[in-house]
Amino acid sequence: MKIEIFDCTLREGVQSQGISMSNEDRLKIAKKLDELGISYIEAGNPASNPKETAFFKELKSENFINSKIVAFGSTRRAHTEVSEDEGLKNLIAANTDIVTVFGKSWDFHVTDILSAELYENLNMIYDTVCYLKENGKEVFYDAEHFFDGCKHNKEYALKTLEAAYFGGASRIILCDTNGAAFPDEVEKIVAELAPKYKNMLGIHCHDDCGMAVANSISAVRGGAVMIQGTLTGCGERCGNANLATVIGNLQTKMEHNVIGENLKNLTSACVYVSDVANQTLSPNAPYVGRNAFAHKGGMHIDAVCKEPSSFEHIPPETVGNKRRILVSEVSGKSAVYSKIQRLFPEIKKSDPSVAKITRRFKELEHLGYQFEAAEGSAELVIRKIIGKYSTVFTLNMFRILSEQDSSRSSNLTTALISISVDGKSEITAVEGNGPVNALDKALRKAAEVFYPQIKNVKLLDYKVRVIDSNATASKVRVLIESADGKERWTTVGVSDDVIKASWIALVDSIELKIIKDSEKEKQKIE
Ligand SMILES: CC(=O)SCCNC(=O)CCNC(=O)[C@H](O)C(C)(C)COP(=O)(O)OP(=O)(O)OC[C@H]1O[C@@H](n2cnc3c(N)ncnc32)[C@H](O)[C@@H]1OP(=O)(O)O
Ligand SMILES: CC(=O)C(=O)O
Repeated sequence: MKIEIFDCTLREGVQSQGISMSNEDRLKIAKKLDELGISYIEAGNPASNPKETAFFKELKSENFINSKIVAFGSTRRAHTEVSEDEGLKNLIAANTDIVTVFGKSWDFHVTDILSAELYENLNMIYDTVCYLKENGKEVFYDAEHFFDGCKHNKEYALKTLEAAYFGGASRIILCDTNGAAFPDEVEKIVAELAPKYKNMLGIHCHDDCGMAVANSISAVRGGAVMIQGTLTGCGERCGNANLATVIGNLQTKMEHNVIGENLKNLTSACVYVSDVANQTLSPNAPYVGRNAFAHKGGMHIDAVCKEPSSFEHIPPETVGNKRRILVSEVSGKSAVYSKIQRLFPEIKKSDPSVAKITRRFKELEHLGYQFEAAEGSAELVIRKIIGKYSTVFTLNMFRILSEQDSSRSSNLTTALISISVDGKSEITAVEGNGPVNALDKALRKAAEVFYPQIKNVKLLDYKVRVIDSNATASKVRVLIESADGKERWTTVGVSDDVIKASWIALVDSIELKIIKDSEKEKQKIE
């Protein structure tokens, strides 16, 4: 049977700290999950709040191609009639064909959290599943705290599953709610239950011990047919099983074809879902992170250039990711050469400039530069050594004037700058929002007089990092990301003065743009 992937981003994902989504964003994520080929989307808990109730109304007019929409809720409250239970009324009104209900498997939770008798909890599970079935729903049953329940009172935990089974649940999902189970334990219990609940078992794991993905995979080995989790791993506390990793593992290592050809869209789907959820996708995320196929050690790069499989478990394109070669102090000639070759294919590895550039990168990294994320500045270092660089302007002087009134209600900064090109000088004074902004604006305004194309360049991001902690005498590293509507590039500056470090990064940004534009112009003429 095909392994079913069940995504809980819109239900348990929003239980993560820092995630709250509008219904517009929820819909965007649901559509992306559908596009990716996810089997089930748990769209929310309609009993939780008016926003989630409204979302199910909005979903009625939406079409999904690959995914089925599921509403989530709990078993009826203790000592309440199913027909009177507010949660169940909301679940039915959500108007989905499938609902998931969770119930208690751990005896201590029944007595101490629900304050109910053990037999009453069994009735709550059975009554709820029967009632939802009578109301035309397919019911998935989430056995909350199942693995902890088994450790304390296995006989009772198994009875709770039977209550759901005899009530008519079509899937029984074993939940490691506290994230404390280990893979061997999960595989053993799932394998024990699989013959009885044939093609019915699912797994829902939390990552409190860093085992959520391993436990999910072990459950499949034991006979589970559904894996629940969230595409990017978000969820309560340490998160849920990361489905991107689960999917990557199932499809590239275990021959379970879960999303087929869509595997090549896995990385872009994760970036999209993280962006919409206003989260940063972990750079170290397996398969889909920015670093998943980034090579930094000189010897690794040498080997990857000779044969990618030497340090890559799969070709990055399989999951829509990219290989990155990072230039740094731990680079050797191969790393530097691979960077040079992409920019200037005419340079041979034996060219003396390759060793010279390698040495220069190491010297600069020793001074606090980092070129991994500053590929624009790295290109300029290469250009300067191979003779593909010429000064585009000369700085005569700059001055920053900062004024603050006694009430501190206004903070006015002005940058005054003078540059010359081919003997002609330009002086400008510009006000800005702080010294770096003023300097950036003043430099662009002055440079624009000679190079009008600078008008299109925008500063997208500015980051400062203190690189040694010698209090006020620390050095700082400034990273600037620029764009011109077509391309983006990042440059770096280092100094013990933040303005100077920013200046170095700003100048690199503008010089690179002008040098590359003028080369393109020359090529057009030729
Ligand atoms: C393991 C999981 O992730 S389960 C899902 C957890 N998700 C969430 O809690 C997010 C959505 N939750 C909510 O919006 C709210 O908690 C609501 C609307 C569902 C309930 O709110 P309230 O009625 O105010 O109850 P509150 O959240 O304070 O307490 C939970 C109640 O549910 C009961 N309960 C907990 N689990 C179950 C269950 N499986 N079956 C029946 N009742 C349950 C508790 O005993 C408690 O009832 P009590 O106050 O009578 O003791
Ligand atoms: C149901 C659920 O989310 C859990 O047990 O973790």
